[in-house]
Amino acid sequence: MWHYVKLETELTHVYLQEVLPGITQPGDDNNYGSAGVLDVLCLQALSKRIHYGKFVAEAKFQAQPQEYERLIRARDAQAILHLLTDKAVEQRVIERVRLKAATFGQDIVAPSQQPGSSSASSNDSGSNGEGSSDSSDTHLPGLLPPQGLSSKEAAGPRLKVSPDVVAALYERWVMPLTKEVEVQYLLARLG
Ligand SMILES: O=C(O)C(=O)C[C@]1(C(=O)O)C=C[C@@H](O)C=C1
Repeated sequence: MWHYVKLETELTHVYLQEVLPGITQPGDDNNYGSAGVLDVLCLQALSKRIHYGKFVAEAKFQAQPQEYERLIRARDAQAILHLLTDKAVEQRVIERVRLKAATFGQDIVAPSQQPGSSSASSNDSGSNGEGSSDSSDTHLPGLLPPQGLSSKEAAGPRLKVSPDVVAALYERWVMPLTKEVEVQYLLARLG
Protein backbone atom coordinates (compact mmCIF):
# COMPACT_ATOMS: atom_id res chain seq x y z
CA MET A 1 0.00 0.00 0.00
CA TRP A 2 1.22 3.46 -0.88
CA HIS A 3 1.08 4.82 2.69
CA TYR A 4 3.63 2.20 3.75
CA VAL A 5 6.22 3.92 1.56
CA LYS A 6 8.71 5.24 4.10
CA LEU A 7 12.42 5.76 3.57
CA GLU A 8 13.35 6.66 7.16
CA THR A 9 16.10 4.03 7.40
CA GLU A 10 17.75 5.18 4.16
CA LEU A 11 17.38 8.83 5.22
CA THR A 12 19.00 8.24 8.63
CA HIS A 13 21.92 6.51 6.92
CA VAL A 14 22.35 9.38 4.44
CA TYR A 15 22.07 11.95 7.24
CA LEU A 16 24.77 10.29 9.36
CA GLN A 17 27.12 9.28 6.55
CA GLU A 18 26.74 12.14 4.06
CA VAL A 19 24.95 15.21 5.43
CA LEU A 20 26.65 15.57 8.82
CA PRO A 21 30.23 15.09 7.55
CA GLY A 22 29.48 17.67 4.84
CA ILE A 23 28.27 20.44 7.14
CA THR A 24 30.23 19.91 10.37
CA GLN A 25 33.81 19.62 11.49
CA PRO A 26 35.03 16.38 13.07
CA GLY A 27 35.38 16.42 16.85
CA ASP A 28 33.35 16.95 19.99
CA ASP A 29 32.07 20.40 21.01
CA ASN A 30 30.07 18.96 23.95
CA ASN A 31 26.85 20.62 22.73
CA TYR A 32 24.90 17.35 22.82
CA GLY A 33 21.52 18.90 23.71
CA SER A 34 21.55 21.54 20.95
CA ALA A 35 23.00 19.07 18.47
CA GLY A 36 20.26 16.54 19.26
CA VAL A 37 17.50 19.12 18.84
CA LEU A 38 18.93 20.29 15.51
CA ASP A 39 19.45 16.72 14.30
CA VAL A 40 15.75 16.03 14.87
CA LEU A 41 14.73 19.27 13.11
CA CYS A 42 16.96 18.46 10.12
CA LEU A 43 15.75 14.87 9.89
CA GLN A 44 12.11 15.94 10.09
CA ALA A 45 12.61 18.59 7.38
CA LEU A 46 14.41 16.13 5.10
CA SER A 47 11.84 13.42 5.73
CA LYS A 48 8.97 15.79 4.90
CA ARG A 49 10.71 16.96 1.71
CA ILE A 50 11.43 13.42 0.55
CA HIS A 51 8.04 11.94 1.39
CA TYR A 52 6.21 14.81 -0.34
CA GLY A 53 7.35 12.84 -3.38
CA LYS A 54 4.09 10.91 -2.94
CA PHE A 55 2.04 14.02 -3.80
CA VAL A 56 4.34 14.86 -6.71
CA ALA A 57 4.05 11.28 -8.00
CA GLU A 58 0.26 11.37 -7.76
CA ALA A 59 0.18 14.60 -9.82
CA LYS A 60 2.44 12.98 -12.40
CA PHE A 61 0.22 9.91 -12.53
CA GLN A 62 -2.86 12.10 -13.03
CA ALA A 63 -1.13 13.90 -15.90
CA GLN A 64 -0.11 10.70 -17.74
CA PRO A 65 -2.33 7.90 -16.37
CA GLN A 66 -2.00 5.51 -19.31
CA GLU A 67 1.80 5.70 -19.53
CA TYR A 68 2.24 5.16 -15.80
CA GLU A 69 -0.37 2.42 -15.60
CA ARG A 70 1.37 0.41 -18.31
CA LEU A 71 4.75 0.67 -16.55
CA ILE A 72 3.25 -0.06 -13.12
CA ARG A 73 1.55 -3.21 -14.41
CA ALA A 74 4.86 -4.25 -15.98
CA ARG A 75 6.59 -3.59 -12.59
CA ASP A 76 9.20 -1.63 -14.55
CA ALA A 77 10.75 0.58 -11.84
CA GLN A 78 13.57 1.80 -14.11
CA ALA A 79 11.15 3.02 -16.77
CA ILE A 80 8.97 4.70 -14.14
CA LEU A 81 12.05 6.46 -12.77
CA HIS A 82 12.96 7.59 -16.27
CA LEU A 83 9.44 8.87 -16.98
CA LEU A 84 9.18 10.91 -13.78
CA THR A 85 12.67 12.41 -14.01
CA ASP A 86 12.91 15.99 -15.26
CA LYS A 87 16.56 17.03 -15.53
CA ALA A 88 15.76 20.69 -16.25
CA VAL A 89 13.70 20.95 -13.04
CA GLU A 90 16.48 19.21 -11.10
CA GLN A 91 19.02 21.74 -12.36
CA ARG A 92 16.78 24.62 -11.27
CA VAL A 93 16.30 23.04 -7.83
CA ILE A 94 20.07 22.68 -7.39
CA GLU A 95 20.71 26.32 -8.33
CA ARG A 96 17.91 27.55 -6.05
CA VAL A 97 19.27 25.52 -3.15
CA ARG A 98 22.78 26.90 -3.75
CA LEU A 99 21.43 30.48 -3.80
CA LYS A 100 19.35 29.95 -0.66
CA ALA A 101 22.31 28.46 1.24
CA ALA A 102 24.49 31.39 0.16
CA THR A 103 21.84 33.92 1.18
CA PHE A 104 20.24 32.54 4.33
CA GLY A 105 23.39 30.75 5.53
CA GLN A 106 25.37 33.94 5.95
CA ASP A 107 26.91 34.42 9.33
CA ILE A 108 25.98 38.02 10.06
CA VAL A 109 28.69 39.98 11.85
CA ALA A 110 28.05 43.44 13.26
CA PRO A 111 30.37 46.05 11.74
CA SER A 112 31.81 46.75 15.18
CA GLN A 113 32.74 43.08 15.54
CA GLN A 114 34.50 42.75 12.21
CA PRO A 115 38.24 42.15 12.15
CA GLY A 116 40.08 45.44 12.08
CA SER A 117 37.27 47.30 13.84
CA SER A 118 38.55 49.32 16.82
CA SER A 119 35.84 47.93 19.13
CA ALA A 120 36.34 44.28 18.14
CA SER A 121 38.20 42.34 20.79
CA SER A 122 39.54 38.83 20.41
CA ASN A 123 37.46 37.31 23.22
CA ASP A 124 34.27 39.39 23.15
CA SER A 125 31.48 37.10 22.00
CA GLY A 126 28.67 39.51 22.85
CA SER A 127 26.07 39.46 25.59
CA ASN A 128 24.04 36.73 23.88
CA GLY A 129 27.05 34.47 23.61
CA GLU A 130 27.01 34.50 19.83
CA GLY A 131 29.93 35.31 17.62
CA SER A 132 33.38 33.98 17.02
CA SER A 133 35.64 33.53 20.02
CA ASP A 134 38.50 34.72 17.84
CA SER A 135 37.98 37.76 15.65
CA SER A 136 40.83 36.68 13.36
CA ASP A 137 38.96 33.42 12.66
CA THR A 138 36.97 33.74 9.43
CA HIS A 139 34.84 30.65 10.08
CA LEU A 140 32.75 29.50 13.02
CA PRO A 141 34.23 26.34 14.51
CA GLY A 142 31.82 23.45 14.30
CA LEU A 143 29.62 25.14 11.72
CA LEU A 144 31.68 25.45 8.59
CA PRO A 145 34.33 23.07 7.38
CA PRO A 146 36.88 25.43 5.78
CA GLN A 147 37.96 22.59 3.50
CA GLY A 148 34.40 22.50 2.15
CA LEU A 149 34.61 26.08 0.88
CA SER A 150 35.54 26.91 -2.67
CA SER A 151 38.00 29.80 -3.02
CA LYS A 152 35.12 31.95 -4.33
CA GLU A 153 33.09 31.24 -1.19
CA ALA A 154 36.07 31.81 1.09
CA ALA A 155 36.54 35.29 -0.39
CA GLY A 156 32.88 36.27 0.14
CA PRO A 157 30.76 36.70 3.29
CA ARG A 158 31.18 34.25 6.16
CA LEU A 159 28.89 31.29 5.62
CA LYS A 160 27.64 28.70 8.07
CA VAL A 161 27.72 25.91 5.48
CA SER A 162 29.15 25.67 2.01
CA PRO A 163 26.45 26.32 -0.67
CA ASP A 164 28.30 23.89 -2.94
CA VAL A 165 28.07 21.15 -0.30
CA VAL A 166 24.33 21.76 0.21
CA ALA A 167 23.73 21.77 -3.55
CA ALA A 168 25.69 18.51 -3.92
CA LEU A 169 23.72 16.91 -1.08
CA TYR A 170 20.50 17.75 -2.92
CA GLU A 171 21.82 16.43 -6.20
CA ARG A 172 23.28 13.18 -4.81
CA TRP A 173 20.84 12.32 -2.02
CA VAL A 174 17.76 14.48 -1.48
CA MET A 175 16.38 14.35 -5.02
CA PRO A 176 17.29 10.68 -5.62
CA LEU A 177 15.52 9.73 -2.36
CA THR A 178 12.51 11.82 -3.41
CA LYS A 179 12.45 9.97 -6.71
CA GLU A 180 12.73 6.64 -4.90
CA VAL A 181 9.63 7.59 -2.87
CA GLU A 182 7.88 8.55 -6.12
CA VAL A 183 8.74 5.21 -7.75
CA GLN A 184 7.66 3.18 -4.71
CA TYR A 185 4.43 5.17 -4.45
CA LEU A 186 3.61 4.58 -8.10
CA LEU A 187 4.40 0.86 -7.90
CA ALA A 188 1.86 0.66 -5.06
CA ARG A 189 -0.58 3.07 -6.78
CA LEU A 190 -2.85 0.48 -8.38
CA GLY A 191 -2.74 -2.04 -5.54
O1 LIG B 1 9.46 18.44 -9.51
C1 LIG B 1 9.40 17.27 -9.89
O2 LIG B 1 8.97 16.97 -11.01
C2 LIG B 1 9.81 16.20 -9.00
O3 LIG B 1 9.55 15.05 -9.25
C3 LIG B 1 10.65 16.52 -7.82
C4 LIG B 1 12.12 16.39 -8.13
C5 LIG B 1 12.85 16.85 -6.84
O4 LIG B 1 13.20 16.01 -6.01
O5 LIG B 1 13.02 18.08 -6.68
C6 LIG B 1 12.41 14.97 -8.42
C7 LIG B 1 12.47 14.49 -9.69
C8 LIG B 1 12.48 15.35 -10.88
O6 LIG B 1 13.47 14.92 -11.78
C9 LIG B 1 12.63 16.76 -10.54
C10 LIG B 1 12.52 17.24 -9.27
